[in-house]
Amino acid sequence: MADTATVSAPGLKRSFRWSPGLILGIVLMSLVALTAVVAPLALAGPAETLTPDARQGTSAAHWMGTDDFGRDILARSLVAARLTLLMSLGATAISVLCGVVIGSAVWLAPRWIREPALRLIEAAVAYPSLIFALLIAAILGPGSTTAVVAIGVAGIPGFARLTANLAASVSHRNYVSTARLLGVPGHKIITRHLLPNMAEPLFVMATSSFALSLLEISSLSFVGLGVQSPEYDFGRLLNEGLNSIYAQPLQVVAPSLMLVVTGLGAMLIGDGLAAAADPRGGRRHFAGRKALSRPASLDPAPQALLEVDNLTVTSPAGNQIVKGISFSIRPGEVLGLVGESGSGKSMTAMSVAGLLADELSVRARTLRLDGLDLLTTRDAKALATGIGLVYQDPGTTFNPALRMGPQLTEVSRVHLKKPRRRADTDMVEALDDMSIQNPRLRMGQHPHELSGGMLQRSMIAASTVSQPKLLIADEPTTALDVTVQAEVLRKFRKINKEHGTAILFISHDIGVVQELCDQVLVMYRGQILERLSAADLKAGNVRHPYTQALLAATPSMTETTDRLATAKWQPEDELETTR
Ligand SMILES: Nc1ncnc2c1ncn2[C@@H]1O[C@H](COP(=O)(O)OP(=O)(O)OP(=O)(O)O)[C@@H](O)[C@H]1O
Repeated sequence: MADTATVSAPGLKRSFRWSPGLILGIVLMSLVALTAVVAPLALAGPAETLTPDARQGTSAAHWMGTDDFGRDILARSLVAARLTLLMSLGATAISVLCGVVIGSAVWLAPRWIREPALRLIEAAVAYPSLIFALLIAAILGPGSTTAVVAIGVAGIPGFARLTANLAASVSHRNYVSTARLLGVPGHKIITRHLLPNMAEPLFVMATSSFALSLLEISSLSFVGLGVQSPEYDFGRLLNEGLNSIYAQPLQVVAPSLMLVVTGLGAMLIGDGLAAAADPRGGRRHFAGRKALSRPASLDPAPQALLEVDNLTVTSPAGNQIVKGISFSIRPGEVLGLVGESGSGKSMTAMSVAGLLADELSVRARTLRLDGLDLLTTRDAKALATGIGLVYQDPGTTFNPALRMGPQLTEVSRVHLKKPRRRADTDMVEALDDMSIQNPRLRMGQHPHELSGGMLQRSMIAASTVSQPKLLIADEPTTALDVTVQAEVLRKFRKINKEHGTAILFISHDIGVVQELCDQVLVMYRGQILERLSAADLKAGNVRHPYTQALLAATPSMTETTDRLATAKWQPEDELETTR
Protein backbone atom coordinates (compact mmCIF):
# COMPACT_ATOMS: atom_id res chain seq x y z
CA MET A 1 0.00 0.00 0.00
CA ALA A 2 2.70 2.41 0.93
CA ASP A 3 4.86 1.63 -2.05
CA THR A 4 3.52 4.32 -4.26
CA ALA A 5 3.48 6.93 -1.55
CA THR A 6 6.57 8.93 -0.79
CA VAL A 7 6.42 10.31 2.71
CA SER A 8 8.95 11.57 5.15
CA ALA A 9 10.11 9.11 7.73
CA PRO A 10 9.23 10.08 11.28
CA GLY A 11 11.72 12.38 12.87
CA LEU A 12 13.36 13.31 9.63
CA LYS A 13 11.23 16.27 8.59
CA ARG A 14 13.36 19.38 8.63
CA SER A 15 12.09 22.87 9.12
CA PHE A 16 14.03 26.09 9.14
CA ARG A 17 12.74 29.24 10.77
CA TRP A 18 14.11 32.55 9.54
CA SER A 19 14.00 34.85 12.58
CA PRO A 20 14.46 38.65 12.30
CA GLY A 21 17.63 38.28 14.43
CA LEU A 22 19.12 35.75 12.03
CA ILE A 23 18.35 37.93 9.00
CA LEU A 24 19.83 41.00 10.73
CA GLY A 25 22.93 38.97 11.66
CA ILE A 26 23.43 37.81 8.07
CA VAL A 27 23.01 41.38 6.78
CA LEU A 28 25.53 42.77 9.29
CA MET A 29 28.09 40.02 8.62
CA SER A 30 27.69 40.41 4.86
CA LEU A 31 28.41 44.13 5.19
CA VAL A 32 31.48 43.44 7.36
CA ALA A 33 32.71 40.75 4.93
CA LEU A 34 32.24 43.14 1.99
CA THR A 35 34.16 45.81 3.90
CA ALA A 36 36.96 43.31 4.59
CA VAL A 37 37.29 42.63 0.87
CA VAL A 38 36.91 46.16 -0.50
CA ALA A 39 38.37 48.47 2.18
CA PRO A 40 42.03 47.29 1.98
CA LEU A 41 41.90 47.84 -1.80
CA ALA A 42 40.16 51.20 -1.77
CA LEU A 43 41.26 52.81 1.50
CA ALA A 44 44.86 51.63 2.08
CA GLY A 45 46.20 55.11 1.21
CA PRO A 46 44.27 57.25 3.74
CA ALA A 47 44.49 54.44 6.31
CA GLU A 48 48.28 54.02 6.24
CA THR A 49 49.91 57.16 4.82
CA LEU A 50 51.45 59.43 7.46
CA THR A 51 50.37 63.09 7.04
CA PRO A 52 50.93 66.28 9.05
CA ASP A 53 47.12 66.52 9.77
CA ALA A 54 47.37 64.79 13.20
CA ARG A 55 44.42 64.59 15.63
CA GLN A 56 41.93 66.44 13.48
CA GLY A 57 38.22 66.38 14.34
CA THR A 58 35.42 65.33 12.02
CA SER A 59 35.40 66.96 8.60
CA ALA A 60 34.20 66.19 5.08
CA ALA A 61 37.64 64.71 4.28
CA HIS A 62 37.92 62.73 7.52
CA TRP A 63 34.46 61.70 8.79
CA MET A 64 35.83 60.45 12.09
CA GLY A 65 38.95 62.56 12.25
CA THR A 66 42.61 61.54 12.13
CA ASP A 67 44.94 59.82 14.57
CA ASP A 68 48.29 60.90 16.10
CA PHE A 69 50.05 60.40 12.72
CA GLY A 70 47.41 62.06 10.54
CA ARG A 71 45.88 58.79 9.27
CA ASP A 72 42.14 58.59 8.62
CA ILE A 73 40.52 56.84 11.63
CA LEU A 74 37.45 55.57 9.75
CA ALA A 75 39.59 54.17 6.91
CA ARG A 76 41.86 52.36 9.40
CA SER A 77 38.85 50.88 11.22
CA LEU A 78 37.35 49.62 7.96
CA VAL A 79 40.66 48.22 6.66
CA ALA A 80 41.25 46.47 10.01
CA ALA A 81 38.12 44.37 9.34
CA ARG A 82 40.10 42.06 7.00
CA LEU A 83 42.84 41.06 9.45
CA THR A 84 40.35 40.79 12.33
CA LEU A 85 38.03 38.50 10.35
CA LEU A 86 40.88 36.34 9.02
CA MET A 87 42.35 35.89 12.49
CA SER A 88 38.95 35.04 14.00
CA LEU A 89 38.28 32.53 11.20
CA GLY A 90 41.72 30.97 11.68
CA ALA A 91 41.24 30.59 15.43
CA THR A 92 37.75 29.11 14.93
CA ALA A 93 39.09 26.65 12.35
CA ILE A 94 41.79 25.45 14.77
CA SER A 95 39.21 25.01 17.56
CA VAL A 96 36.75 23.12 15.34
CA LEU A 97 39.22 20.84 13.54
CA CYS A 98 41.31 19.91 16.56
CA GLY A 99 38.22 19.68 18.80
CA VAL A 100 36.42 17.31 16.41
CA VAL A 101 39.51 15.11 16.00
CA ILE A 102 40.15 14.95 19.76
CA GLY A 103 36.45 14.42 20.60
CA SER A 104 36.18 11.60 18.04
CA ALA A 105 39.40 9.98 19.29
CA VAL A 106 38.12 10.13 22.87
CA TRP A 107 34.82 8.53 21.84
CA LEU A 108 36.68 5.76 20.01
CA ALA A 109 39.15 5.12 22.83
CA PRO A 110 38.75 2.24 25.28
CA ARG A 111 36.76 3.08 28.36
CA TRP A 112 39.80 3.31 30.66
CA ILE A 113 41.21 6.11 28.49
CA ARG A 114 37.89 7.72 27.61
CA GLU A 115 36.65 8.41 31.13
CA PRO A 116 39.78 10.27 32.37
CA ALA A 117 40.08 12.05 29.00
CA LEU A 118 36.51 13.31 29.33
CA ARG A 119 37.17 14.52 32.88
CA LEU A 120 40.27 16.34 31.59
CA ILE A 121 38.27 17.98 28.81
CA GLU A 122 35.56 19.01 31.33
CA ALA A 123 38.24 20.63 33.49
CA ALA A 124 39.72 22.45 30.48
CA VAL A 125 36.26 23.70 29.44
CA ALA A 126 35.65 25.05 32.97
CA TYR A 127 38.93 27.01 32.83
CA PRO A 128 38.35 30.56 31.42
CA SER A 129 39.54 30.43 27.81
CA LEU A 130 40.90 34.00 27.78
CA ILE A 131 43.18 33.28 30.75
CA PHE A 132 44.28 30.10 28.96
CA ALA A 133 44.95 32.12 25.80
CA LEU A 134 46.86 34.79 27.74
CA LEU A 135 49.05 32.05 29.15
CA ILE A 136 49.78 30.61 25.68
CA ALA A 137 50.38 34.09 24.22
CA ALA A 138 52.77 34.95 27.06
CA ILE A 139 54.74 31.75 26.36
CA LEU A 140 54.84 32.14 22.55
CA GLY A 141 55.48 35.91 22.58
CA PRO A 142 53.25 38.63 21.06
CA GLY A 143 52.13 38.58 17.41
CA SER A 144 49.13 37.90 15.19
CA THR A 145 50.01 34.22 14.67
CA THR A 146 50.36 33.79 18.43
CA ALA A 147 46.93 35.34 18.98
CA VAL A 148 45.31 32.97 16.45
CA VAL A 149 47.02 29.88 17.90
CA ALA A 150 46.30 30.90 21.52
CA ILE A 151 42.60 31.61 20.96
CA GLY A 152 42.23 28.58 18.68
CA VAL A 153 43.81 26.22 21.22
CA ALA A 154 41.73 27.73 24.04
CA GLY A 155 38.56 26.84 22.10
CA ILE A 156 39.52 23.18 21.45
CA PRO A 157 38.12 21.67 24.70
CA GLY A 158 34.64 23.05 24.00
CA PHE A 159 34.48 21.37 20.57
CA ALA A 160 36.09 18.17 21.86
CA ARG A 161 33.41 17.89 24.55
CA LEU A 162 30.60 18.68 22.10
CA THR A 163 31.90 16.10 19.59
CA ALA A 164 32.29 13.36 22.23
CA ASN A 165 28.80 14.09 23.61
CA LEU A 166 27.21 14.22 20.15
CA ALA A 167 28.98 11.02 19.12
CA ALA A 168 27.65 9.33 22.25
CA SER A 169 24.09 10.44 21.53
CA VAL A 170 24.15 9.71 17.77
CA SER A 171 25.73 6.32 18.47
CA HIS A 172 22.41 5.16 19.98
CA ARG A 173 20.76 5.40 16.57
CA ASN A 174 19.93 2.08 15.02
CA TYR A 175 22.06 2.60 11.91
CA VAL A 176 25.14 3.03 14.09
CA SER A 177 24.32 -0.15 16.05
CA THR A 178 23.89 -1.94 12.73
CA ALA A 179 27.25 -0.64 11.50
CA ARG A 180 28.86 -1.85 14.73
CA LEU A 181 27.28 -5.27 14.30
CA LEU A 182 28.61 -5.32 10.73
CA GLY A 183 32.11 -4.72 12.06
CA VAL A 184 32.54 -1.36 10.30
CA PRO A 185 35.79 0.16 11.69
CA GLY A 186 35.40 2.96 14.24
CA HIS A 187 36.92 5.70 12.06
CA LYS A 188 34.52 4.82 9.24
CA ILE A 189 31.55 4.96 11.61
CA ILE A 190 32.71 8.44 12.61
CA THR A 191 33.15 9.76 9.08
CA ARG A 192 30.13 8.03 7.48
CA HIS A 193 27.53 7.99 10.21
CA LEU A 194 28.44 10.35 13.02
CA LEU A 195 29.99 13.47 11.50
CA PRO A 196 27.30 14.04 8.83
CA ASN A 197 24.67 13.83 11.56
CA MET A 198 26.60 16.06 13.95
CA ALA A 199 27.34 18.76 11.37
CA GLU A 200 24.41 20.95 12.31
CA PRO A 201 25.13 21.48 16.04
CA LEU A 202 28.86 21.73 15.27
CA PHE A 203 28.17 24.45 12.71
CA VAL A 204 25.93 26.35 15.14
CA MET A 205 28.63 26.19 17.81
CA ALA A 206 31.32 27.23 15.31
CA THR A 207 29.34 30.38 14.53
CA SER A 208 29.09 31.29 18.22
CA SER A 209 32.74 30.38 18.67
CA PHE A 210 33.66 32.78 15.86
CA ALA A 211 32.02 35.66 17.77
CA LEU A 212 33.91 34.66 20.92
CA SER A 213 37.24 34.37 19.03
CA LEU A 214 36.69 37.84 17.59
CA LEU A 215 36.31 39.34 21.06
CA GLU A 216 39.19 37.37 22.55
CA ILE A 217 41.62 38.15 19.70
CA SER A 218 40.71 41.82 19.98
CA SER A 219 41.30 41.59 23.74
CA LEU A 220 44.77 40.07 23.22
CA SER A 221 45.67 42.81 20.73
CA PHE A 222 44.27 45.44 23.09
CA VAL A 223 46.53 44.31 25.95
CA GLY A 224 49.52 44.21 23.56
CA LEU A 225 49.87 40.42 23.19
CA GLY A 226 48.20 40.16 19.80
CA VAL A 227 48.75 42.10 16.57
CA GLN A 228 51.88 44.29 16.55
CA SER A 229 52.46 47.53 14.60
CA PRO A 230 52.54 48.15 11.64
CA GLU A 231 49.74 45.52 11.35
CA TYR A 232 46.44 46.51 12.91
CA ASP A 233 43.17 44.87 13.84
CA PHE A 234 40.28 46.26 15.89
CA GLY A 235 42.02 45.46 19.20
CA ARG A 236 45.29 47.07 18.07
CA LEU A 237 43.43 50.26 17.02
CA LEU A 238 41.76 50.37 20.45
CA ASN A 239 45.18 49.95 22.08
CA GLU A 240 46.64 52.84 20.03
CA GLY A 241 43.61 55.06 20.69
CA LEU A 242 43.74 54.55 24.44
CA ASN A 243 46.67 56.98 24.88
CA SER A 244 44.71 59.88 23.42
CA ILE A 245 41.23 58.82 24.48
CA TYR A 246 40.45 62.25 26.00
CA ALA A 247 42.06 64.37 23.28
CA GLN A 248 40.76 62.27 20.36
CA PRO A 249 37.95 59.91 21.55
CA LEU A 250 36.96 59.05 17.94
CA GLN A 251 40.13 56.95 17.75
CA VAL A 252 38.42 54.51 20.13
CA VAL A 253 34.84 54.98 18.97
CA ALA A 254 35.38 53.89 15.34
CA PRO A 255 37.07 50.49 15.99
CA SER A 256 34.67 49.92 18.92
CA LEU A 257 31.72 50.37 16.59
CA MET A 258 33.23 47.96 14.06
CA LEU A 259 33.87 45.43 16.82
CA VAL A 260 30.30 45.73 18.11
CA VAL A 261 28.78 45.42 14.61
CA THR A 262 30.93 42.37 13.72
CA GLY A 263 30.42 40.66 17.09
CA LEU A 264 26.68 41.38 17.06
CA GLY A 265 26.34 40.00 13.51
CA ALA A 266 28.16 36.76 14.40
CA MET A 267 26.24 36.28 17.62
CA LEU A 268 22.88 36.92 15.97
CA ILE A 269 23.72 34.32 13.31
CA GLY A 270 24.80 31.80 15.97
CA ASP A 271 21.67 32.36 18.08
CA GLY A 272 19.43 32.42 15.02
CA LEU A 273 20.83 29.15 13.69
CA ALA A 274 20.57 27.49 17.10
CA ALA A 275 16.92 28.55 17.40
CA ALA A 276 16.08 27.72 13.78
CA ALA A 277 17.65 24.29 13.78
CA ASP A 278 15.20 21.44 14.19
CA PRO A 279 16.84 19.19 16.75
CA ARG A 280 17.37 15.57 15.65
CA GLY A 281 17.56 13.32 17.86
CA GLY A 282 24.49 6.51 27.84
CA ARG A 283 27.34 6.43 25.87
CA ARG A 284 28.12 3.71 23.37
CA HIS A 285 31.59 2.88 22.54
CA PHE A 286 32.89 1.20 19.43
CA ALA A 287 35.64 -1.26 20.11
CA GLY A 288 34.39 -4.30 18.31
CA ARG A 289 32.08 -6.41 20.39
CA LYS A 290 31.68 -5.72 24.06
CA ALA A 291 33.64 -8.19 26.12
CA LEU A 292 31.31 -10.32 28.19
CA SER A 293 32.22 -12.19 31.29
CA ARG A 294 31.49 -15.85 31.75
CA PRO A 295 31.38 -17.69 35.06
CA ALA A 296 31.71 -21.20 33.67
CA SER A 297 31.08 -23.02 30.42
CA LEU A 298 28.31 -25.47 29.64
CA ASP A 299 27.86 -27.69 26.59
CA PRO A 300 25.09 -26.34 24.39
CA ALA A 301 22.08 -28.47 23.52
CA PRO A 302 23.16 -30.08 20.26
CA GLN A 303 20.07 -29.10 18.32
CA ALA A 304 20.06 -25.46 19.45
CA LEU A 305 21.01 -22.69 17.05
CA LEU A 306 21.11 -20.03 19.75
CA GLU A 307 21.96 -21.12 23.30
CA VAL A 308 21.55 -18.60 26.11
CA ASP A 309 22.39 -19.88 29.58
CA ASN A 310 22.21 -17.82 32.75
CA LEU A 311 22.34 -14.42 31.06
CA THR A 312 22.53 -11.51 33.48
CA VAL A 313 22.67 -7.81 32.62
CA THR A 314 23.53 -5.41 35.45
CA SER A 315 23.22 -1.61 35.40
CA PRO A 316 26.02 0.66 36.70
CA ALA A 317 23.93 1.19 39.86
CA GLY A 318 24.04 -2.57 40.48
CA ASN A 319 20.42 -3.32 39.49
CA GLN A 320 19.92 -6.58 37.64
CA ILE A 321 18.02 -5.69 34.46
CA VAL A 322 18.11 -9.29 33.17
CA LYS A 323 18.25 -11.87 35.94
CA GLY A 324 20.00 -15.04 34.88
CA ILE A 325 17.66 -16.13 32.09
CA SER A 326 18.16 -19.22 29.93
CA PHE A 327 16.57 -20.20 26.65
CA SER A 328 17.44 -21.63 23.28
CA ILE A 329 16.24 -21.28 19.70
CA ARG A 330 16.33 -24.19 17.27
CA PRO A 331 17.17 -23.70 13.57
CA GLY A 332 14.10 -22.39 11.75
CA GLU A 333 12.22 -21.73 15.00
CA VAL A 334 10.41 -18.45 15.65
CA LEU A 335 10.66 -17.53 19.32
CA GLY A 336 8.52 -14.72 20.66
CA LEU A 337 9.59 -12.60 23.62
CA VAL A 338 6.65 -10.80 25.22
CA GLY A 339 6.31 -8.72 28.34
CA GLU A 340 5.48 -5.23 29.42
CA SER A 341 7.68 -2.22 28.78
CA GLY A 342 10.94 -2.35 30.73
CA SER A 343 10.81 -6.10 31.34
CA GLY A 344 14.23 -6.56 29.68
CA LYS A 345 13.30 -7.84 26.22
CA SER A 346 15.56 -5.46 24.30
CA MET A 347 18.41 -5.95 26.76
CA THR A 348 18.20 -9.69 26.12
CA ALA A 349 18.23 -9.23 22.34
CA MET A 350 21.04 -6.67 22.39
CA SER A 351 23.13 -8.98 24.60
CA VAL A 352 22.85 -11.64 21.90
CA ALA A 353 23.85 -9.12 19.21
CA GLY A 354 26.69 -7.77 21.38
CA LEU A 355 25.32 -4.24 21.15
CA LEU A 356 24.74 -3.35 24.77
CA ALA A 357 25.85 0.00 26.17
CA ASP A 358 29.34 0.00 27.62
CA GLU A 359 28.27 0.81 31.14
CA LEU A 360 26.13 -2.32 31.41
CA SER A 361 27.81 -5.42 32.70
CA VAL A 362 26.87 -8.67 30.97
CA ARG A 363 27.48 -12.16 32.32
CA ALA A 364 26.44 -15.50 30.91
CA ARG A 365 27.39 -19.11 31.33
CA THR A 366 26.83 -19.72 27.62
CA LEU A 367 25.96 -17.40 24.76
CA ARG A 368 26.47 -19.28 21.53
CA LEU A 369 25.15 -19.08 17.97
CA ASP A 370 25.66 -22.17 15.85
CA GLY A 371 29.05 -22.95 17.35
CA LEU A 372 30.12 -19.29 17.42
CA ASP A 373 30.91 -18.23 20.97
CA LEU A 374 29.23 -14.83 21.20
CA LEU A 375 30.99 -14.14 24.49
CA THR A 376 34.43 -13.96 23.01
CA THR A 377 34.20 -13.72 19.24
CA ARG A 378 35.58 -10.71 17.41
CA ASP A 379 34.79 -12.22 14.02
CA ALA A 380 32.89 -9.31 12.47
CA LYS A 381 32.10 -11.28 9.30
CA ALA A 382 30.62 -14.22 11.23
CA LEU A 383 28.50 -11.85 13.30
CA ALA A 384 27.38 -9.72 10.40
CA THR A 385 26.35 -12.70 8.32
CA GLY A 386 25.11 -14.78 11.27
CA ILE A 387 22.72 -12.26 12.82
CA GLY A 388 20.30 -9.87 11.12
CA LEU A 389 18.66 -7.03 13.05
CA VAL A 390 15.38 -5.23 12.47
CA TYR A 391 14.50 -2.37 14.81
CA GLN A 392 11.25 -0.86 15.96
CA ASP A 393 11.46 2.55 14.32
CA PRO A 394 12.27 2.40 10.60
CA GLY A 395 12.83 6.18 10.71
CA THR A 396 16.03 5.78 12.73
CA THR A 397 17.27 2.58 11.10
CA PHE A 398 19.02 4.32 8.23
CA ASN A 399 21.51 7.14 8.14
CA PRO A 400 19.52 10.12 6.79
CA ALA A 401 22.65 11.59 5.19
CA LEU A 402 23.33 8.59 2.91
CA ARG A 403 21.44 7.06 -0.02
CA MET A 404 19.70 3.74 0.55
CA GLY A 405 21.85 1.67 -1.84
CA PRO A 406 25.23 1.84 -0.07
CA GLN A 407 23.56 1.25 3.31
CA LEU A 408 21.57 -1.74 2.13
CA THR A 409 24.52 -3.44 0.44
CA GLU A 410 27.04 -2.88 3.23
CA VAL A 411 27.13 -6.51 4.47
CA SER A 412 27.46 -7.91 0.95
CA ARG A 413 30.24 -5.53 -0.03
CA VAL A 414 32.20 -5.42 3.23
CA HIS A 415 31.90 -8.98 4.48
CA LEU A 416 30.90 -11.12 1.54
CA LYS A 417 33.31 -9.13 -0.68
CA LYS A 418 30.76 -8.97 -3.47
CA PRO A 419 31.58 -6.51 -6.25
CA ARG A 420 29.42 -3.39 -6.04
CA ARG A 421 27.39 -4.21 -9.17
CA ARG A 422 26.63 -7.73 -7.99
CA ALA A 423 25.70 -6.50 -4.49
CA ASP A 424 23.37 -3.92 -6.05
CA THR A 425 21.71 -6.54 -8.29
CA ASP A 426 21.19 -8.91 -5.35
CA MET A 427 19.73 -6.12 -3.25
CA VAL A 428 17.37 -5.07 -6.04
CA GLU A 429 16.13 -8.67 -6.14
CA ALA A 430 15.79 -8.77 -2.34
CA LEU A 431 13.83 -5.51 -2.33
CA ASP A 432 11.62 -6.83 -5.12
CA ASP A 433 11.06 -9.94 -3.02
CA MET A 434 9.87 -7.66 -0.22
CA SER A 435 7.29 -6.15 -2.63
CA ILE A 436 9.11 -2.85 -3.00
CA GLN A 437 8.24 -1.34 -6.34
CA ASN A 438 10.94 0.39 -8.41
CA PRO A 439 13.71 -1.07 -6.23
CA ARG A 440 16.47 0.42 -8.38
CA LEU A 441 15.01 3.88 -7.99
CA ARG A 442 14.67 3.36 -4.23
CA MET A 443 18.35 2.39 -3.97
CA GLY A 444 19.28 5.85 -5.26
CA GLN A 445 16.98 7.69 -2.86
CA HIS A 446 17.54 8.99 0.67
CA PRO A 447 15.65 7.39 3.59
CA HIS A 448 13.22 10.32 3.96
CA GLU A 449 11.93 9.64 0.43
CA LEU A 450 10.55 6.23 1.48
CA SER A 451 7.52 5.52 3.63
CA GLY A 452 7.86 3.84 7.05
CA GLY A 453 6.60 0.51 5.68
CA MET A 454 9.04 0.63 2.79
CA LEU A 455 11.93 1.43 5.10
CA GLN A 456 11.00 -1.47 7.36
CA ARG A 457 10.72 -3.89 4.45
CA SER A 458 14.05 -2.55 3.09
CA MET A 459 15.63 -3.23 6.48
CA ILE A 460 14.26 -6.77 6.46
CA ALA A 461 15.61 -7.23 2.93
CA ALA A 462 19.05 -5.93 3.96
CA SER A 463 19.09 -8.07 7.12
CA THR A 464 18.21 -11.22 5.25
CA VAL A 465 19.99 -10.84 1.91
CA SER A 466 23.04 -12.62 3.33
CA GLN A 467 20.69 -15.29 4.73
CA PRO A 468 21.61 -14.95 8.43
CA LYS A 469 20.99 -17.90 10.70
CA LEU A 470 19.19 -15.72 13.23
CA LEU A 471 17.04 -12.66 12.66
CA ILE A 472 16.42 -10.46 15.71
CA ALA A 473 13.34 -8.31 15.29
CA ASP A 474 12.83 -5.83 18.14
CA GLU A 475 9.21 -4.70 17.97
CA PRO A 476 9.46 -4.36 14.20
CA THR A 477 5.81 -3.53 13.65
CA THR A 478 5.07 -1.21 16.58
CA ALA A 479 5.74 2.00 14.65
CA LEU A 480 3.73 0.90 11.59
CA ASP A 481 0.04 1.22 10.82
CA VAL A 482 -2.07 -1.93 10.95
CA THR A 483 -2.15 -2.68 7.20
CA VAL A 484 1.59 -2.27 6.85
CA GLN A 485 2.06 -4.35 10.03
CA ALA A 486 0.24 -7.29 8.47
CA GLU A 487 2.35 -7.05 5.34
CA VAL A 488 5.61 -6.88 7.28
CA LEU A 489 4.58 -9.91 9.36
CA ARG A 490 3.89 -11.85 6.15
CA LYS A 491 7.44 -11.04 5.04
CA PHE A 492 8.86 -12.46 8.26
CA ARG A 493 6.87 -15.63 7.77
CA LYS A 494 8.06 -15.89 4.17
CA ILE A 495 11.72 -15.56 5.19
CA ASN A 496 11.27 -18.14 7.91
CA LYS A 497 9.54 -20.61 5.62
CA GLU A 498 11.67 -20.13 2.49
CA HIS A 499 15.14 -19.78 4.04
CA GLY A 500 14.62 -21.56 7.38
CA THR A 501 15.84 -18.44 9.21
CA ALA A 502 15.33 -18.60 12.97
CA ILE A 503 13.73 -15.48 14.41
CA LEU A 504 13.83 -13.90 17.86
CA PHE A 505 10.70 -11.79 17.69
CA ILE A 506 10.16 -9.17 20.40
CA SER A 507 6.74 -7.64 20.83
CA HIS A 508 4.23 -6.19 23.26
CA ASP A 509 1.50 -7.56 21.07
CA ILE A 510 0.32 -11.01 22.17
CA GLY A 511 -1.94 -11.27 19.11
CA VAL A 512 0.98 -10.79 16.70
CA VAL A 513 3.17 -13.22 18.62
CA GLN A 514 0.46 -15.89 18.62
CA GLU A 515 0.24 -15.70 14.84
CA LEU A 516 3.93 -15.65 13.99
CA CYS A 517 5.79 -17.59 16.64
CA ASP A 518 6.28 -21.27 17.43
CA GLN A 519 7.30 -20.76 21.07
CA VAL A 520 6.79 -17.80 23.38
CA LEU A 521 8.71 -16.58 26.42
CA VAL A 522 6.91 -14.30 28.86
CA MET A 523 9.25 -11.84 30.57
CA TYR A 524 8.66 -9.77 33.66
CA ARG A 525 11.24 -7.65 35.48
CA GLY A 526 14.17 -9.37 33.84
CA GLN A 527 12.94 -12.91 34.45
CA ILE A 528 11.27 -15.50 32.26
CA LEU A 529 8.01 -16.36 33.95
CA GLU A 530 6.73 -18.90 31.48
CA ARG A 531 7.68 -20.66 28.26
CA LEU A 532 4.81 -22.00 26.18
CA SER A 533 3.83 -22.84 22.63
CA ALA A 534 1.97 -20.30 20.53
CA ALA A 535 -0.86 -22.83 20.21
CA ASP A 536 -1.23 -22.99 24.02
CA LEU A 537 -1.10 -19.21 24.21
CA LYS A 538 -3.82 -18.97 21.58
CA ALA A 539 -5.97 -21.53 23.35
CA GLY A 540 -5.48 -19.75 26.68
CA ASN A 541 -3.62 -22.74 28.19
CA VAL A 542 -1.35 -20.61 30.32
CA ARG A 543 -0.24 -21.35 33.86
CA HIS A 544 1.34 -18.23 35.25
CA PRO A 545 -1.02 -15.59 36.67
CA TYR A 546 0.95 -12.83 34.94
CA THR A 547 0.49 -14.47 31.53
CA GLN A 548 -3.19 -14.88 32.33
CA ALA A 549 -3.35 -11.19 33.21
CA LEU A 550 -1.53 -10.29 29.98
CA LEU A 551 -4.03 -12.34 27.98
CA ALA A 552 -6.96 -10.77 29.82
CA ALA A 553 -5.58 -7.34 28.92
CA THR A 554 -5.40 -8.22 25.20
CA PRO A 555 -8.43 -6.85 23.32
CA SER A 556 -10.44 -9.50 21.45
CA MET A 557 -11.59 -8.98 17.87
CA THR A 558 -14.65 -11.20 18.37
CA GLU A 559 -15.92 -10.42 21.87
CA THR A 560 -17.36 -7.04 22.77
CA THR A 561 -16.65 -5.48 26.12
CA ASP A 562 -17.17 -2.04 27.56
CA ARG A 563 -13.87 -1.93 29.39
CA LEU A 564 -10.43 -3.32 28.70
CA ALA A 565 -8.69 -5.14 31.52
CA THR A 566 -5.20 -4.09 32.56
CA ALA A 567 -2.46 -6.65 33.16
CA LYS A 568 -3.14 -6.89 36.91
CA TRP A 569 -0.73 -9.12 38.76
CA GLN A 570 0.90 -8.46 42.07
CA PRO A 571 4.70 -8.44 41.85
CA GLU A 572 4.75 -9.80 45.42
CA ASP A 573 3.55 -13.06 43.96
CA GLU A 574 6.14 -15.76 43.94
CA LEU A 575 8.00 -15.51 40.60
CA GLU A 576 7.52 -18.97 39.22
CA THR A 577 10.27 -19.14 36.70
CA THR A 578 10.07 -22.07 34.38
CA ARG A 579 13.21 -22.67 32.45
N1 LIG B 1 21.96 1.97 29.85
C1 LIG B 1 21.10 1.62 30.82
N2 LIG B 1 21.43 1.77 32.12
C2 LIG B 1 20.57 1.39 33.10
N3 LIG B 1 19.35 0.85 32.87
C3 LIG B 1 18.97 0.68 31.59
C4 LIG B 1 19.82 1.04 30.50
N4 LIG B 1 19.18 0.75 29.35
C5 LIG B 1 17.98 0.24 29.71
N5 LIG B 1 17.86 0.18 31.04
C6 LIG B 1 16.71 -0.32 31.81
O1 LIG B 1 16.58 -1.69 31.55
C7 LIG B 1 15.23 -2.06 31.68
C8 LIG B 1 14.86 -3.00 30.56
O2 LIG B 1 14.93 -2.27 29.34
P1 LIG B 1 14.51 -2.93 27.95
O3 LIG B 1 14.76 -1.89 26.89
O4 LIG B 1 15.16 -4.24 27.78
O5 LIG B 1 12.95 -3.13 28.14
P2 LIG B 1 11.92 -3.71 27.11
O6 LIG B 1 11.26 -4.86 27.77
O7 LIG B 1 12.56 -3.95 25.79
O8 LIG B 1 10.93 -2.48 27.05
P3 LIG B 1 10.25 -1.80 25.77
O9 LIG B 1 9.23 -2.77 25.33
O10 LIG B 1 9.66 -0.55 26.31
O11 LIG B 1 11.34 -1.56 24.76
C9 LIG B 1 14.40 -0.78 31.69
O12 LIG B 1 13.92 -0.57 33.00
C10 LIG B 1 15.39 0.27 31.32
O13 LIG B 1 15.13 1.48 32.01
